[in-house]
Formats: sequence, structure tokens, C-alpha cells
Amino acid sequence: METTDANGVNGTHPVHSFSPKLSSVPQGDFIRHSRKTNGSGVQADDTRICVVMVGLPARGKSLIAQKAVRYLHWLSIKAKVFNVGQYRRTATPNPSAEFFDTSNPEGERLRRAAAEAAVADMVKWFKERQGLIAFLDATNSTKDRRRWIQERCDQDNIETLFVESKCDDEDLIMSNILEVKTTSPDYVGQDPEVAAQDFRNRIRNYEKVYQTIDEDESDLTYVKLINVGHQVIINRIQDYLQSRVVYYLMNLHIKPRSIWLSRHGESNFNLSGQIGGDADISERGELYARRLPELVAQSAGDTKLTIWTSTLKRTIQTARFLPFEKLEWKALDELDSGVCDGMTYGEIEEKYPEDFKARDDDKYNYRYLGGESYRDVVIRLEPIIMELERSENILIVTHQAILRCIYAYFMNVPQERSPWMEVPLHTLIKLTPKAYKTEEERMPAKIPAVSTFREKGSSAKHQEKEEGGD
Ligand SMILES: O=P(O)(O)OC[C@H]1O[C@@](CO)(OP(=O)(O)O)[C@@H](O)[C@@H]1O
Repeated sequence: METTDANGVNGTHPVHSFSPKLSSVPQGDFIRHSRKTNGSGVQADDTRICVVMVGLPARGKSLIAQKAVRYLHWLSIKAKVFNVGQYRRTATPNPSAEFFDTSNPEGERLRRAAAEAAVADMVKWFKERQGLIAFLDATNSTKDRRRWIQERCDQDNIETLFVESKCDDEDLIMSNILEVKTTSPDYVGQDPEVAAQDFRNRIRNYEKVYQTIDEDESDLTYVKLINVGHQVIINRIQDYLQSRVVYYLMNLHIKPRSIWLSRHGESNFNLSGQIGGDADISERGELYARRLPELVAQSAGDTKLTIWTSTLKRTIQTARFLPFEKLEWKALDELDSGVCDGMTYGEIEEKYPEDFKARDDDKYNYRYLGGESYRDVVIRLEPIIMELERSENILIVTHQAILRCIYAYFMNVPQERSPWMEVPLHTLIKLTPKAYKTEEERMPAKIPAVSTFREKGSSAKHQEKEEGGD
């Protein structure tokens, strides 16, 4: 059987008479470090990228950087934001707008010192091999500052990718200012109106010296995001990892929207405790399918949704009464349990105790023979995440493992925990991405269903527990 390993390489997982060890394929980091030579012909270090954010305040730079880090972590690529503001705040916790006036030498000196401290920490972080991609989050608004960063990174063979967020959409800027004035540590305890005015003055001071990236800097690798999602200009992207970051950034938009997630209604396999398969929904599953339109209307009001399902019957049947356009995605099919498809956890435990334990020990990486691991699922879900980032209001009706992976992306759940999250049947989940976190709401349909949740380390003898009722 053909499988795809964690590095996206096709391989053949031997399917022969049952060996007691079902999963033996080593699954390394998602990205193999690319190796390249420098000018002297000597092999250089592994690829490391400093993504340098560029733009006036309130252009969504921090949000973009944080989202990209969350996405990279989800793909097992180590990344970190170095926010120059945080370094500046240790020396100057509550600066006035004048502090940011470039004719104020003390302000200039302190801001430069903060940038140097952030860059020094970033270089150290790379040297200690703690990660592959750093985001230097600051305005980096002059050519001099950008040149200095580039030269500093060159010294240590760190690639630079400049990401400029340009925005002239007043509504977008206003909503960013509102968000910042209510959440920024610079304005803790201050009157919101005064804070907003001060912040506008600060922006004005930056505007005086701001230099957009232009032809003079055509030797730089850069992306210009104009009104996030409207127009993208790309220059000199050099390698695979850079292009991955750029592709993600290209798909972002910051219009307000929500994503709804639901498992399919209880299936006949859920009732019998069997995993995988392509069973119909049970009677109670059918009740949930009929209740779902009402639940969705309560949560989404008049918002027009698009429904995504897997290609398996239980999700299609569950979504069939929803009055919206529907799309079936193979990528949303349940985690492939390979040769264990159709078995109960109890049967797997009895027949393949070692595998049962191996999955408990490392559920994220454990790959069923002829099937998949959670790590594999994340890789096949990447186009779904990309499409979700491009889209507005989507309701996804899918499966337990798939829902866990999508949820983990939005809620930043670490890999050791995500495969063990409880995602009950007959419950609608609403996720609303906000500037610095995703808000969550769970709406139980109050239609009983069997529990398919098994705790780590617990025996798998048939699941009797019910869930989802009043
Ligand atoms: O990774 P675990 O916890 O086994 O959960 C995935 C399992 O969930 C199930 C139910 O037990 O999903 P589904 O309800 O979509 O059928 C199985 O089919 C699937 O193998």
C-alpha cells in the first residue's frame, strides 16, 4: 500500500501477513533542512530565515507574524516572534507619542537599542538551533534599518525575507487601532479615547520617516501585502521554505468571520464501537442531522455559509438538511486506520497489544499499518487550512481525528495533546479568529450519542458511556 511519510515522500509500507508491530516507519521533522553552498563553495548551515516585518503601526504586522508562527508550529516547523516593542517596553514601559518622534535623540537611541537586543537574541536563538524561522516584529520603517538587519543576518548566514504590510483601508486601520488601544500593554489602565489619540499621534511620527520598500531595495527578498489579501508583490523568493511562508501569507485575509465545526451525527459504527468504515448514521445521528440547521441558524443568524464535508456517507448524511452550498473534500475523510479499519479498540488491544500501547505512547506519530498517523493527517489537511484562510464563513462536518487537527491549528493545541482532545458527537463548535486569539463557543444539540472518546492509558473494552444528552 502506498503511504506518504511525514516528509511528504511516497513510500511503501509493507502490507504482509500481520506482524505484531503495525507501525514502524520513522517519522521525522516535516521539513528536511535544505543544504546549500555559500560563495566559497563550503557547505553553509541549514536554512534559517529571519522574516522581517515592515510597516506603520496598526497594519496587522503582529497578527500576521503570530498567525504564521502558529501555522508553522502546526506543521512541526519551529518558529518564534521577536517583538521589538517588548524589548523597548522593559526600558520605556509607557512612552508618550513624542518618544517616537525621530527628532528626539533619546527616543531614537532607546528604540535602536531595543532593536539590537531583539536581533541579538534572535541570532542566539538560531545559533542554539532552537528553530528555523524567526519573525522580527517591528516597524522596520527605514531603508537604513532594513539594510542593517540584512547585513547583521548575512554575517551569520541567516536569510532575510522582508514582509511589508501596506494598508490604506481606513476601516482596517481603525479596527486595528481599536484592537491595539484595548489590548496593548503600553496603554494599560488608560482612558481608551486618550490612548487611541496618542496612538494616532505615534503613527503620525512614524509616517514622517516611513520609507516603503522600493526599487532601491530590489536586491532584497521581499513580499508586499497590500490591504492584506488584496494585492501581493513578491521579489526574489529563493527557496522552498521561503515560498511556503509566502504562500501562507498570500492567502491571509483579516475580514471578520467564523468557522463552524461539527462531527457527523452518531454512526452505526460509533454505536458498535468500530473505527473507520463508511457506515450510515444511526437513528440518533439522523435526529442530529435534522436538528443541525436550527442549531446553525441560532449561532450564525443570517450569515451565508458554505458547507464542507468529507466524502464519507456519515458526514454527507449529516449535512444534507443544511440550506447552503456543499463541497465534498477527500482530504476531510477520517484518519485511515489501515488494517484496523472496522475493528473495535477492544479487538485491536486484544489482537495487537504492542501496537495498541505504541499508539497510546505516541498517538500523534503512530501510523496504522497501511494507514495514517495524526502527523500524516496534518499534512493532508494543509490545503484545507490554506483554503480556510482564504474563505469567509465555513461550516465543516467531519470526523473525530480530522476535527481535532483543524481545531489544534486554530486553538494552538500542542501535538502531544491534540489527538487526546475530547470532541463530543452532536455538538456544534464555533471558532472566531480575533487579533490575538481564537474565541470558541460550543453548542450541544442535546441529542444523546455514544461516547467515542478513550482516555490515554485506559483499556479499550467496549465503550458504554453515553454523551450529548441533557
Ligand atoms: O484517533 P482516535 O482517538 O482513535 O479517533 C479516531 C477515530 O474516531 C472515529 C470514531 O471512533 O471517528 P468517526 O466517528 O468519524 O468514525 C473512528 O472512525 C476513528 O478511527
